[in-house]
Amino acid sequence: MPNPSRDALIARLPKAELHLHIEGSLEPEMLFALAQRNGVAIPFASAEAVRAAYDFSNLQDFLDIYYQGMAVLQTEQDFYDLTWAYLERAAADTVRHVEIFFDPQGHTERGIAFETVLDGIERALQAGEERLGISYRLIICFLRHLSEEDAFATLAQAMPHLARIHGVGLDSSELGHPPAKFAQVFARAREMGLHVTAHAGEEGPPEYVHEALDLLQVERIDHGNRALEDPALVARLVGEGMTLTVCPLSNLRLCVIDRIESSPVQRMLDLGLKVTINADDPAYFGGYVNDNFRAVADALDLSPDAIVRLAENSFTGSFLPMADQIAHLAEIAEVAGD
Ligand SMILES: Nc1ncnc2[nH]cnc12
Ligand SMILES: [Zn+2]
Repeated sequence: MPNPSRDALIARLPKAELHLHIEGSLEPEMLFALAQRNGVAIPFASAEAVRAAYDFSNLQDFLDIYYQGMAVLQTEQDFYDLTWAYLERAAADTVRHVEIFFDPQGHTERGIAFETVLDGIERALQAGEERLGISYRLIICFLRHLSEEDAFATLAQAMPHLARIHGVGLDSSELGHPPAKFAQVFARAREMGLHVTAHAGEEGPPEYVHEALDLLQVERIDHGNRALEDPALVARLVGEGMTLTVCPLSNLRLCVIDRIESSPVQRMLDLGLKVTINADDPAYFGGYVNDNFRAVADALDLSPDAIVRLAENSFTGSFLPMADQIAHLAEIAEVAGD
């Protein structure tokens, strides 16, 4: 049930967003505007018609449309505009820190230079730090439906820019593309000093979460829903203090859960898992981070303590240095105590 004082707490609490695909923040209006600006034909008559097409029955359904949508992103300015629009929206949700994913292969395979993408996103992130006070980390994701060789080629493209890229992730079609397929390239990324995270247990079985831990040696699990099917795995995740970046509205729209009341957030908290709330692809799934907080809070009747815990986890699960994490926790305590 909606609860105004809980909504006010969500609105005020400082938070970090750890699971956000910047290409997934491409709102239909901007998709239309960029299609016109760049002379790209799209098979929709209006932004409303685009929204109406966002009716997915699984992850692949969504990905097919998501990769099509990317075609309108062509210039450095396009990537800047996309990222800036997200940051303004995040600031309105009292987001203080973002760790965003981008999919280089979704662009380089269309003939867009890696640097065009990186320069535009990073210029907006720097402006966001200066003008909105939002700190950031940038994570390149390997598309798991492509080969490990392709991932190595992407890592090579990132190599001259290592001071600007903080981590690697793994996304796209999960079933049939287990983490094991990318063990070598993740080992290389770790040797290069990059942080590592991977989507696992969104549609894939608990075994994929085990593989992400054992073979990729990830620092976070993106989603992790299906880990709950394996009590020994849950115990391991709790023991290791592993952060799970859960995305409630994404789960709903991709039919990972049948209704929002089935979100695993409260169950995960009760089990002692370090769960965080994130938007994933907000333009496609109907909400930004505070919408995700409100949706689960209303459906599961989350307590104020649970909401504060979720905000705390977003900082302690981030790649920020400990001193910065502690400063953010102090700010949360101040806001929660008001
Ligand atoms: N939820 C998701 N799962 C896998 N790959 C993605 N790419 C963008 N969003 C994704
Ligand atoms: Zn994701």
